[in-house]
Amino acid sequence: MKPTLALVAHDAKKDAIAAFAERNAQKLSDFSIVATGTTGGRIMDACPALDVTRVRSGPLGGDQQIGAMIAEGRLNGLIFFIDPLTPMPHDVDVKALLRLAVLYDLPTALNVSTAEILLRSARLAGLQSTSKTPEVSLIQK
Ligand SMILES: O=C(CO)COP(=O)(O)O
Repeated sequence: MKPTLALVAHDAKKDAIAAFAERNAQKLSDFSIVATGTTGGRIMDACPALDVTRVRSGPLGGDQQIGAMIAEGRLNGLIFFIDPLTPMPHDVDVKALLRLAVLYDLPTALNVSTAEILLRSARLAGLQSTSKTPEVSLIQK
């Protein structure tokens, strides 16, 4: 089974993630990709051969769906091109998604240069274990 990588981008970063996907289409074909609605549409347009599953658009719950996948141990990595200059109606969802990525020690990239590094890491390719279960005391509460 292929490792699963989530791709998400805010509107100001959609061109950047489409270009990232096009540039790395070969490498991305090693992954099952899950993406928020609009981001996924842009990636599918840019790279029709990729295996992309779309969840809801971010502001309509997509960030939370990706967060749930992290909590369930179903993601191997997250690439999320955030827009640091624009207020978002779903800011709390963005924050919750990033919180879970940190909590579960999920390999995560928030900008293009880190995403390029992450995509080439042995850890992301599933050669080493990925996200860690958080402290037992956290789970039992
Ligand atoms: O808003 C997003 C992430 O917070 C992304 O959602 P879309 O890919 O649907 O635009």
